[in-house]
Amino acid sequence: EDELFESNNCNADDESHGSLLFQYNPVGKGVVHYVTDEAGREMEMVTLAMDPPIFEILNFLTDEECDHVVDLALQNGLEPSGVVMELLPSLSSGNEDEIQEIFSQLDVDEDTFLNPTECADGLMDIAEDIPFLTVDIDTVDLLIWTADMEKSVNEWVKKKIASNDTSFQFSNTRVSDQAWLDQTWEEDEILQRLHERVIKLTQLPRDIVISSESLQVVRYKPGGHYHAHFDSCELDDTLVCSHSQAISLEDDDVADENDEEEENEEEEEEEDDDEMEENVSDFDSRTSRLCRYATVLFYLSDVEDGGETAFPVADNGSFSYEGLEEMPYDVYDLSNHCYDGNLVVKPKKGKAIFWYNHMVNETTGWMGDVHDASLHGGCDVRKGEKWIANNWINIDDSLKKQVKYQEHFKRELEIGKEEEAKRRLADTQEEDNEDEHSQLESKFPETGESQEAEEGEEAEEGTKDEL
Ligand SMILES: O=C(O)CCC(=O)C(=O)O
Ligand SMILES: [Fe+2]
Repeated sequence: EDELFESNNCNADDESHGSLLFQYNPVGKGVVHYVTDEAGREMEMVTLAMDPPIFEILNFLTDEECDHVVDLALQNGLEPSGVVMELLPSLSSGNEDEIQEIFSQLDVDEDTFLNPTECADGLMDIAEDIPFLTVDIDTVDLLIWTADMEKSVNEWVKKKIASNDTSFQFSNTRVSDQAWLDQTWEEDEILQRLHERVIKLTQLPRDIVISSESLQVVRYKPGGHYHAHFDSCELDDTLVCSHSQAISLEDDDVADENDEEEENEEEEEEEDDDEMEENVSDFDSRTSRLCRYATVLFYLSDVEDGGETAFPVADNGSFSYEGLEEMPYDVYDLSNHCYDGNLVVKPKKGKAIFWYNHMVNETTGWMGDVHDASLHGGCDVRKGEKWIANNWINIDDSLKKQVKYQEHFKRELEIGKEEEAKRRLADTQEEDNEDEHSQLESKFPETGESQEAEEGEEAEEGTKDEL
């Protein structure tokens, strides 16, 4: 940090004192901070907004790095992003009776399964009550959100989009495809290098950055967009952070075990194990929330026309989430109001923008409330393709849990590395043996590679479950 402030045109008072969590304190729009990257090169970080602090770094990535990340995403395969569902209060309450009632209303033919028509009709009914309605496959938000329903809605959404139905305004909050790239397990020099660069940029502890969720690569085609949203969730004691969920469950486990009568111990332990597995692998918005302190967004391509990132209420001092209704227009709707907001960032290959979704709590010096003005999204791509990557930085607002999670992550990493090393050794020995005993030399490297790819995928899935 000292080094950082020595070489820039801001003074060291920028930084909040007594804070355990670094956050740049911007001094003015257009003000430049100079930050050195992992190779000691100087990067120019321009302040785009004060509230929340938003910064832009041109040439954060080289063209080769951008292309490489896109290639990796294509190799891994992209999937429809799905969309974020703004819930009816009754659904988010998790009240089983109310949810059951809504489900029964939707399930017109009473076969306990929602077909596309039932979904469509049902969603349209619900949509009348809320400004936008969509569903995020990654952060599944509905209790009644079964795999069947998810599939039905996605088919329905796709059809609607394909038919250019203008009455269709609700379920297209997010229209894009995405892939997750694990920067920790993936033996990829460029991904690792980008991680190091993000550490230098954000000045956040290495352990926090590396134990955050995987890099999310997103592709938008013409018409693709992501209406305004928040990347993180409000602090809430009753919901655990999804990234550090494994630790919270471990905690519960320990507490439960201590409470148990000795005679029941074995039985109960078994139950706890089942419960834990179930919870860790299924992100459940009734019990967990996203805790994303900061977002570093990479633009991996130029866009011929459109595709800006909009922050409709950045630096709007008077904006508060509660006052949303009073806004003169629908700030969420970036298809129609991309340019009506306060900050619009044009995509440019290699550029990165970086902002804080949370403030630092002045008393604790740790993660504080969500910046209401961090509302943002991606405007319609009009021509060409838009590629971005989200490098989210996850922090638990309980410092204790975050520290515990990082320890857990490191242990897992060590185990993973050990297993990887063992497997590699075994592979090499196997290859050596084969080479000695076979004439078909050219075949074996191929076999080795495809095996590795498969196992890599498994490992990645395992990690994602935990996150
Ligand atoms: O596409 C953009 O410019 C913004 C994307 C975004 O906000 C997100 O993926 O969370
Ligand atoms: Fe976002």
